[in-house]
Amino acid sequence: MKLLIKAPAKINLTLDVLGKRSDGYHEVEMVMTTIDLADRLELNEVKEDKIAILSHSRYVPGDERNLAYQAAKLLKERFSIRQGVEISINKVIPVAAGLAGGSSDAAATLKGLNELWQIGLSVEELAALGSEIGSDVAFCVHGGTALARGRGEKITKLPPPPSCWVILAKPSIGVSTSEIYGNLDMSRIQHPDTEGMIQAIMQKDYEGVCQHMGNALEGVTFSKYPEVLHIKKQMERFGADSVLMSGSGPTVFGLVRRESRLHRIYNGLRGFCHQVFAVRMLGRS
Ligand SMILES: C[C@@](CO)(OP(=O)(O)O)[C@H](O)COP(=O)(O)OP(=O)(O)OC[C@H]1O[C@@H](n2ccc(N)nc2=O)[C@H](O)[C@@H]1O
Ligand SMILES: Nc1ncnc2c1ncn2[C@@H]1O[C@H](COP(=O)(O)OP(=O)(O)O)[C@@H](O)[C@H]1O
Repeated sequence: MKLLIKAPAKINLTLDVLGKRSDGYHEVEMVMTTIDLADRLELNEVKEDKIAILSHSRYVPGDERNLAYQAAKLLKERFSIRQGVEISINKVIPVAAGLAGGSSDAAATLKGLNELWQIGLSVEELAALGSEIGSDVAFCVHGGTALARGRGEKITKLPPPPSCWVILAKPSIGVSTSEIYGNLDMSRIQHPDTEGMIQAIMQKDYEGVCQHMGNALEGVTFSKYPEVLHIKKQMERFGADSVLMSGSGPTVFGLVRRESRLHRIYNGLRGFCHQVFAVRMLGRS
């Protein structure tokens, strides 16, 4: 049997860091939502007791470092599965970009193999397993829009944000999440208004969503990679309604409602930026 499954990227509408924990992680509060930019995974059952990763992208690890591999291994070990699986990853989401591409591949693998191997886990159980792989995997299992707390694994579902376009621009650099968290100075953080964002989403208030976007990691990434700040300024200048860096970066996204403006911003960014996408928010899981 084989199964095809989509693994969508996420953006952070807010990202707040509340403190450093004794386990080396940071306590965070983030409003995240999935967007229509997705990797495509094909899961093929094989008789041999093995996990194989296939991908045309040179940025995708083909071994146990791959988060999809780790997801399959976790299920195999936890539920004593003897069958194997071949996982083909058609990579569309830029890698190491702040868009949770690897985490989403892991989440899709958990969900797909849960079906293929008829394990019968609930979404909550899959999310709990996912959080053993990485902080963003639990959110990716749920998808849609949510508040993520703890180190990212405590999920409270939210309604979809008001509909709009999302333009994403990724410079040619990749960013290490642990390096960005590692360089964070807690005394200099600019905290976003998470509650204000949640209220704006609840009230379907597009201007409120735009006003309350904020990311406590922007300062660290901007000072290390000034080209990320440059892209943010350009996107603002081209007329996006609100612009923010996603996750630890370097991808910058802008929200836009008017389609005429969307084309202008897209074409303007294409002139100097490595990868540019215009997609819709998915909003719901
Ligand atoms: C910043 C965020 C925002 O959504 O995303 P990305 O930029 O990676 O997309 C996440 O917090 C990233 O989640 P994820 O990429 O899954 O992180 P993990 O693999 O669990 O952790 C990588 C490293 O980041 C640091 N880390 C991660 C999460 C957290 N709450 N505190 C941390 O300090 C730790 O140094 C950890 O070793
Ligand atoms: N399936 C995967 N797709 C992309 N990257 C992966 C995958 N599995 C492991 N990785 C590794 O995870 C790291 C972070 O990648 P990614 O999830 O794309 O970024 P981010 O955490 O910034 O959203 C990369 O260094 C990459 O080598």
